[in-house]
Amino acid sequence: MSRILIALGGNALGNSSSEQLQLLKAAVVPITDLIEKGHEVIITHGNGPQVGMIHDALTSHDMPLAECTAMSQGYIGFHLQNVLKSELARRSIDKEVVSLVTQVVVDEHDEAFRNPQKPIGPFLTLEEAEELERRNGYPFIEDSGRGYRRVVPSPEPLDIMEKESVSTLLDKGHIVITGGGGGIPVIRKGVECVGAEGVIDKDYSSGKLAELIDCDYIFMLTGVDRVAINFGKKNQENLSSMSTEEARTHIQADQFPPGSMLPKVVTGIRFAESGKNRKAIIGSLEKTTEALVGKSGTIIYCMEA
Ligand SMILES: Nc1ncnc2c1ncn2[C@@H]1O[C@H](COP(=O)(O)OP(=O)(O)O)[C@@H](O)[C@H]1O
Ligand SMILES: NC(=O)OP(=O)(O)O
Repeated sequence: MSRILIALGGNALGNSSSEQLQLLKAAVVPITDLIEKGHEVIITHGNGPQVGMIHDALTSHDMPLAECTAMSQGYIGFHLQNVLKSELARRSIDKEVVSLVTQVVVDEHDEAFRNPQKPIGPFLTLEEAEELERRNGYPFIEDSGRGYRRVVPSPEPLDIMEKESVSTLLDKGHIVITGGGGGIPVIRKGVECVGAEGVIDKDYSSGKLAELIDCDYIFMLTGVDRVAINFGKKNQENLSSMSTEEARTHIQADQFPPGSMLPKVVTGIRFAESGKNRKAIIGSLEKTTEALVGKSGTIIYCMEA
């Protein structure tokens, strides 16, 4: 039995509430397969499109981004918790599923606060993005060839405040949904923690959590079966595995765009090097069970670990 953290990418969530519910019904099937095999499962998820939607909808209420991430954790956590519990019941597996509002400590002096780079919200045309910038002052970037998106600060996750609660729930045999949307960024001010104006990358915080709660595997599930070099080109090569050294070489050769594959590969390197026998797998949701036995996905491992 392994302790596995599953980070769900945007393709598992869709673009509307009804689409999200439908997609998650399918997403929980391979996750339940892992639970049925006896693995301990922790689920994290993204929130880029959803946190942008919530923030836009609440513009006139001046709602801070930290509160918007908290709302996205509740909204996505509810759907995930609901459909996973039903899938477990269908298979007569008696387990509790719980979503945890999760705060992640960041540094108030993190450079990211002066340099917003995390894309959130929908993909826009250049004209739409320029209009949004004029109206609300939001900066935007071109996101990995997929369109223009608003960008917000994305500080590095330093600690997960609720890590002990996650471990306790796992030890009790419960399935935990946590660190949604990268977690709510908070800054320590003496004994208090206050919400920070940013959105943490869910792959980075998932990796941090996986380290802290001593996972064996982190699965980063996304829209492709494997990480590739020369992605989208005629000479594309899909990788079934890479050592952390090889992954660093590919990063130096600019093989992974910062807005999409780079955070996953960096997380894979950090996690694989953080302890003995820790492995990261990047692959598609549908092939999760094959990935666990090396038949799909890209496994990132550390030679020395
Ligand atoms: N070198 C690469 N190998 C595989 N996929 C890549 C690569 N570079 C970019 N991609 C794209 O990055 C996507 C994953 O990033 P993204 O969609 O932002 O993640 P998430 O699923 O977490 O939302 C893949 O589905 C693929 O389209
Ligand atoms: N918070 C976060 O990283 O969300 P996405 O994965 O949807 O970008």
